[in-house]
Amino acid sequence: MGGCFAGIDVGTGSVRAGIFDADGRQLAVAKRDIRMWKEAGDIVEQSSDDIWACVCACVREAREAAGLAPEDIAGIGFDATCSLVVLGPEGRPLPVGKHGDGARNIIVWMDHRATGQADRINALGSPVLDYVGGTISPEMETPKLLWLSEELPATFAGAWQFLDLADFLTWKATGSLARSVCTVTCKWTYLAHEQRWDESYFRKIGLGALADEGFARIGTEIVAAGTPLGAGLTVEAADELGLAPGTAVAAGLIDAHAGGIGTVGARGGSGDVLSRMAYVFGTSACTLLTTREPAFVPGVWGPYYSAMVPDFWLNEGGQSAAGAAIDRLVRLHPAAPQAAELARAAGQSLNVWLAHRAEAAGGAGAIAPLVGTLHVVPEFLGNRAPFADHLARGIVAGLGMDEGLDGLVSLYMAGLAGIGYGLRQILDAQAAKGARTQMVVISGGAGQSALVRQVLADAAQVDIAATVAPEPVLLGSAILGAVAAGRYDSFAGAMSAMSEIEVVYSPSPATRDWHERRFHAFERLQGAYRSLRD
Ligand SMILES: Nc1ncnc2c1ncn2[C@@H]1O[C@H](COP(=O)(O)OP(=O)(O)O)[C@@H](O)[C@H]1O
Ligand SMILES: O=C(CO)[C@H](O)[C@H](O)COP(=O)(O)O
Repeated sequence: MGGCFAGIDVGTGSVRAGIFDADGRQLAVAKRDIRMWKEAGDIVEQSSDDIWACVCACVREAREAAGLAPEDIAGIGFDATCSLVVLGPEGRPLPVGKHGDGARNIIVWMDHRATGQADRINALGSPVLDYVGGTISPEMETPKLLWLSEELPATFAGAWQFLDLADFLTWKATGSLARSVCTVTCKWTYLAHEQRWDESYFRKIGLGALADEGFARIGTEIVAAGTPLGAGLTVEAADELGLAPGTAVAAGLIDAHAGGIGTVGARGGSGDVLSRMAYVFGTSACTLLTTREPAFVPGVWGPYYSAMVPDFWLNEGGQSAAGAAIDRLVRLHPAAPQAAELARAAGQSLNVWLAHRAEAAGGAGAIAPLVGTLHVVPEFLGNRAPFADHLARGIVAGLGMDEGLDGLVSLYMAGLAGIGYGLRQILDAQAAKGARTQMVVISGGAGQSALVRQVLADAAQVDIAATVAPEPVLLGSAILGAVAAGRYDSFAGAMSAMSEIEVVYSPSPATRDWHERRFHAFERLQGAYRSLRD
């Protein structure tokens, strides 16, 4: 077997595959968009067959683009959004809605159909809630399973397996039903520090059936991320992926956590995994903070044992909509169609085009005149952390009559600043419980922009570092593959060999006071909406 590794990242909007050498150099990358069904009632669904087909196409394309033979790939890692895959007998997809469409067998993480179930679970209370920041989120899997059992009882009863998407992918690749400790601990209430499910929780909330079966449908073999699974790639999966049978396949990670593995242990820069926090800014935003001892931070998920860096604890926060919130925000503006046309002509996405236009107008240093009177609280899909408030909503204040492109850039910049203030609130909440961050290491699609990095550093008043790897989330998955293949004997070794800090964006003293005032205005707006609503 050769010396390269494949990382596969299944984000909300697309699948990406990257081929890396043992030093973490990205040799090739391929991307496919994922099908998504959205309906009223916060319904968001995907298809596991569609995602697997995208994975196969991307892996084949990336390996060929790298000019490698199948045998040159020694190990593969998968990461994916924490979406719920439902499989029936023989592993066939089962529909997750009354539509009965078998293609739609995934309840996507951002689907909030189980809000009522989450509220009821929270009202019942349970010691397991202490390990999800005190409040279960409708984005997690037990409220979604409860929804299925109540709204689609035949589907719930007839399902063969319920899997997090990353575990589905490793099952497809190897036939192993082992679950990654990352997925089940962060999203399914598995207590990794005690290596057990809490039966009483499942019985109390109305999912006693899963406990009666000994958790056979949600995971009985729970392994560390990076563990080589089964006998590696099956003949069938190898044929579909264009790789060699027996290639090592690692137990996977949630996509955000792969971003963490791709960044926090990078060589260079200051600090270590305990003083750096990963910030994955894609469709959503995820913060991942590693601690030696468990830190109980209300409203910040966790503490989770061994869910990202083995043998350490993890706190996870972020916002449900981040890149998606900026997308939503800018589409509200009358100049959005014109700007989208100009962006298309320039071969850029609208947000990338807006970032370039803002940079041309002075960038982060000119944020005060660029933003003008606008204030944005970009919580269109609730506040994931530190308020664990799924009823929070977006606020735009200070709107004038401006309908031109400059007004659109103002809105974009105000939205970015709002994302940064949300990050600051999470850092503050964690620090208040003793979990301090010296430096944030960024990844994700939106994290690739120099403007975004500087605005975040200024708004959150923290150093933002970026790694050499253009796609650290993909690299994180490839690191899993390298560990599974035995190229490195620990995550620590693999992270520092394959990832490196390239640049650090420090908060600018010039905009400090402006951001300070803006941050307090942000908090007042958030609070005002909460009190209006309540
Ligand atoms: N310069 C930018 N400014 C703001 N948002 C951006 C920028 N570049 C990309 N994004 C947003 O990031 C998200 C895509 O991030 P990515 O990590 O590729 O997605 P996924 O969640 O599918 O993994 C989209 O919502 C996109 O609009
Ligand atoms: O909940 C999450 C991690 O716990 C992620 O936000 C979710 O999986 C979506 O990720 P992305 O924004 O990268 O598509």
